[in-house]
Amino acid sequence: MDAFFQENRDSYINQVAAFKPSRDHSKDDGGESGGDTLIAARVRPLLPKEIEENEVLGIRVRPESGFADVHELRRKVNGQSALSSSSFRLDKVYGPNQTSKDVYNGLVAPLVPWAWGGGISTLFAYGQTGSGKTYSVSELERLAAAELMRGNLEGNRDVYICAFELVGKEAFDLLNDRRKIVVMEDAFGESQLVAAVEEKPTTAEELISHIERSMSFRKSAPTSKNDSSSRSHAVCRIRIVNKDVVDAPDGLLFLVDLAGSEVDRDTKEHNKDRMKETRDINVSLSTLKDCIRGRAMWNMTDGVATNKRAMNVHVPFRSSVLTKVLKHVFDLKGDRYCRTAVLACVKANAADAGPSKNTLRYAELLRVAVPKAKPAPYNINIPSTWSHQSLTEWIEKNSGSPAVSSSILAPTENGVQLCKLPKGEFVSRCLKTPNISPEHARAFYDKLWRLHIDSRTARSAAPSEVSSAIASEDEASQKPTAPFQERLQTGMIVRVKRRWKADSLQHAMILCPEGAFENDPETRQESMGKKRYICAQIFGAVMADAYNLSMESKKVIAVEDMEAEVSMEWDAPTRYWFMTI
Ligand SMILES: Nc1ncnc2c1ncn2[C@@H]1O[C@H](COP(=O)(O)OP(=O)(O)OP(=O)(O)O)[C@@H](O)[C@H]1O
Repeated sequence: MDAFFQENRDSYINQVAAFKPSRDHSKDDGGESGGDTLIAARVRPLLPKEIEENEVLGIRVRPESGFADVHELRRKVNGQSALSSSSFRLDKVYGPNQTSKDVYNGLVAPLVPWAWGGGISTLFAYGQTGSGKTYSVSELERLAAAELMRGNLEGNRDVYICAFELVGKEAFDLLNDRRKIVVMEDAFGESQLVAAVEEKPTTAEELISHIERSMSFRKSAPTSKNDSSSRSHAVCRIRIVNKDVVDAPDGLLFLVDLAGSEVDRDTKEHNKDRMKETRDINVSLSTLKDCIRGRAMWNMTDGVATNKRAMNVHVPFRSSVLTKVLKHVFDLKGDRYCRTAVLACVKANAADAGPSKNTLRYAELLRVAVPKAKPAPYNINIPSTWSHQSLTEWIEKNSGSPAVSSSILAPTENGVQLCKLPKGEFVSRCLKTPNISPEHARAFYDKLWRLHIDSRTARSAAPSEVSSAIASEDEASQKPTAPFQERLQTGMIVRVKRRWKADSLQHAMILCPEGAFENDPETRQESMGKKRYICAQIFGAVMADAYNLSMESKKVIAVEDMEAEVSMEWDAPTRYWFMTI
């Protein structure tokens, strides 16, 4: 704790206690996010060592409204102290007094039956090093394992587990002495973990013991924040095979403990390798952000590019090994719906308020609020427009003879919800109607899906220029482009051959051709023909992986000194630039 904080400690505590969120802010909740993607934060308690060091609480949560308030102590120009508070709205927030069981019940419990039914469920935990990711994930993994094996979930299933960690571009098997494994895409476009060991536990104890064994193999190196910090992303994949419906796709439950994100001041003592490692981690977290947001928007628009939100969907899952491994979760071409939960872990202490703000800001960016649009009008050919009532009628008329019982297949669901149901779960529900054979149930599933896909394709095809703007990575990378030197224009960011200063980045934004401000038209024409541009410097911002534009630092750069276009995008909420990977 610095001297300034020490001097103003009591005043800080009193101001935090007296903090009242502004009326406007408490109203501005950004709407609810989609039910398929839930974003939560967990504030861990102060540890005994932190209490001993007189640390104070700097984050408070308001669980009823989903807000976390972060309070920083600022020094005003006149030397006096002032409280600077920032509020972040998430789907759920858990305070220091809440247990892992609370987090499990609110965030993870719905993921388990979804994967059991044949769906894809993923939990990500991320945050600053030492913020409680590993602590939370390991407890949530145990609770999920117990639920999976308890025998309460319906149907016959085999459960398999594999666990691996990703360090930079390499993957290591955590159930096989950290032997190297290779992540490859097979001929069907599925991500395969070549040479990974998969265990087949039959009891909760066995499953938990595999999870614990895998954790003991995590690569760790000391950081200034946490002595046993994890420097890798750890992925535990539980695969659930449906023995009742043989051709049903396997359910998948991914539990991902992401490597700690570190801010600049934590990386001062790193050597070159550690700096690279940190950079790789930050890049993969940035890619993950784009993928989670893209997928959530896609789910919300049901994969149809009929509005502006869908136009901006970009899921660059091939840009990092982590998202490549999780291809099932992110690939827009896949036809399986996913449920995703993200747990942003933060420390409660005032000294770490800055990094905690970054973590919560990242979490807020992942939330995709449901648009307050009017529901689409009913159309008999578009299942996603069907209410529960119209769905019930459609099932009764279209499920063949004997008819599938609509109250068993879709007791509460509407059209959108039934289309999202994993195949295994759909078929299992159909089989509960007497005299329905597996072939009958499968044919009925295919009938609904054909209608759903046809309606999606028809709607996407209508506004063709809009749907083509949806960028699955494959399509984006196939676009023919002229050399960047022929496409130079204001606002383009380029990598230049020479650094601005010895320690700065090599990126600059093109502002205008040199001579654009000449009054004399002839002189202007002449100098603009020289292919030299006034450019502004781009420099690294405080937030990991974010960049700023410096209009104070400009210079003229010739085209031949520019190496390549750099794709960056402006992020309005944080007011920073981020690399588009
Ligand atoms: N909710 C909690 N209650 C009590 N102690 C906690 C809680 N969360 C974390 N801790 C403790 O805080 C310390 C750091 O937690 P943990 O190792 O899980 O951090 P981490 O975010 O995984 O760090 P890294 O990224 O560096 O691995 C550990 O001693 C852990 O036991």
